Amino acid sequence: MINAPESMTAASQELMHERPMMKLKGQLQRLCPNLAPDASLAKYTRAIEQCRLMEQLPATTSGTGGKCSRKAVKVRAEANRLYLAKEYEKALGKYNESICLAETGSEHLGMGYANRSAIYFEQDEFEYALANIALAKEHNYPERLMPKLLEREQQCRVKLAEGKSKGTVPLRRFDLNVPVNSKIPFLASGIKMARLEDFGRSMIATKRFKTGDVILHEKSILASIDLKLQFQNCNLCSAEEGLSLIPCPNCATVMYCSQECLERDFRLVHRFECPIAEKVQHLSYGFVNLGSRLFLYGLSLFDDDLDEMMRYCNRTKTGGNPLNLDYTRYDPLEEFKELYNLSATTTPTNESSYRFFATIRCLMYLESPLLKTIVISDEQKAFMRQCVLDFTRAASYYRWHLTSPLFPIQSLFNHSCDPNVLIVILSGHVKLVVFRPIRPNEQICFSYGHRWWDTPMCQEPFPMVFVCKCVVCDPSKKIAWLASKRELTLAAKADLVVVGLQVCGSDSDDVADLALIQTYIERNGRFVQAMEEFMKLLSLHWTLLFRLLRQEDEAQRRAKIAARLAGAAIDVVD
Ligand SMILES: C[S@@+](CC[C@H](N)C(=O)[O-])C[C@H]1O[C@@H](n2cnc3c(N)ncnc32)[C@H](O)[C@@H]1O
Repeated sequence: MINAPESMTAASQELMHERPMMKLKGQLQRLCPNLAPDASLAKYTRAIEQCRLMEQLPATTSGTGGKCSRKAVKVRAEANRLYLAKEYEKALGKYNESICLAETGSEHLGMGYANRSAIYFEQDEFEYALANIALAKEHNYPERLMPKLLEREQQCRVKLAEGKSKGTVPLRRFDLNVPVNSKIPFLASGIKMARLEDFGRSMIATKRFKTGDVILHEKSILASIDLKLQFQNCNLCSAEEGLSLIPCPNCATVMYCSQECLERDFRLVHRFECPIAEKVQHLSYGFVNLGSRLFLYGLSLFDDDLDEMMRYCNRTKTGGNPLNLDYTRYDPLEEFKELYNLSATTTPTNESSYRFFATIRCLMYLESPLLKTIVISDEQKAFMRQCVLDFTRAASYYRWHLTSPLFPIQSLFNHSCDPNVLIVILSGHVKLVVFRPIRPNEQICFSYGHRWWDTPMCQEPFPMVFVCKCVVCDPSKKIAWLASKRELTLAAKADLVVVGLQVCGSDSDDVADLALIQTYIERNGRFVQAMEEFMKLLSLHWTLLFRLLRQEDEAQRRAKIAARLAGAAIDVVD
């Protein structure tokens, strides 16, 4: 899948079935066969307690949060083996795990960073190598090994001086390049929200957009990092930062792309999770984590005043319209209220899972010493369960992506198999780039998985959690969709051949090719019949856009590190 490497493929969904969470659910079904799928949350709670499922969760290793330098050394040895076998990606994952396990203040933290710098050196990522060397020095890297580290540092500087950096300048920048919404400066103006029967909240263009317009650049506010990704993605913003993750200083289960994300997550959510980190980790399950994390996030924004939160939440939901927010005066509580106001719909077949997930995660969180002092009465517990259930349903809306990053504005865009924008999520940010011309009153959609021009054409259904009502999938719309298409003119067909030859030529470069393709699609993009050359061009457009957006992100990240290193010569990457 080109557009979203982390998106939920059928294979990754299958993997989820092996999670402890699903095993516990299976156990409950066997032990309580009469528990109705839509039984109340109070009944689910009693059933889970009677079956003593909570006793199967790992014990909390009080005080250490699972940190253990002995284990860190063992995992680092595994990583070293992988490093010697040149299996760098796997080695990185293991070094990260070892960094997370190392006791704060021990030399093993520094050694983990130093070893990580060796990987970057091998991969010609000299800026990252230097950043990790700085981290190693900052975190008790032993003096006895220092000469080796200093030698690597020197080699990195030489390589950079010789111009061997992989690049700190994007080949092409994808900044917002259209007039922006006066209250939401990271969204293009000329986009409104409407509620459509088939899709719920939808984003509609009120003016023309042209191919290549960048219409959204938003930062995520929260994510749901599954067990398998804890040493690859930032626990707060979801950034895939295997290159520079730093660990929570108190537990061995989560990592962050920056000190800022670490502190923000601790203030808003992780302070509740950290003391019971092993249990939280055990019950980690894809998008589901987001449901309960959103409850904790909201509670923090209400300054831990649960009664105040209940007063706000115990009213009829408005449906939620984040486009009413004024981001020029950003207020996370107001943003949270709009998120809360969404009444997410889910298929009845999923209801028993959502109820189970919400209940068991509430029981787990109520073992958190801090939460125990806030959620006390039965009424408060019932509110928490309902709130977590509502948010778990809402979280299913973001489930098309493996880390379910939450972008309040981006989450209003629906899926289409004939998308008119491309979505790219990198470094905890999302960008939407217009893929083909958009006319006023047209819905703006990206693809959650596949596109009509993928080969074989839409054969393998994407594991959607909803019945797709897009123009390609809904039979009642498909006829009109096909009828609206015309054949390419003879001139357009001739141009297509010329474009094809140019972009496949040996002297082609990505930026020039993209410009050529975008000009062609801007002119002919509304002709979408299944003509092989045309479909290939659409695929190529998708691939090129994605590749250039990734290159932009990587270059900017390197540039940021280089700037930091030049300024302070220490500190972490953000
Ligand atoms: C990220 S949300 C998009 C905004 C959503 N419509 C809302 O009201 O908040 C994803 C959810 O929107 C709905 N949706 C998105 N694309 C759809 C499509 N092609 N057909 C039917 N429902 C769709 C599904 O309920 C899906 O779980």
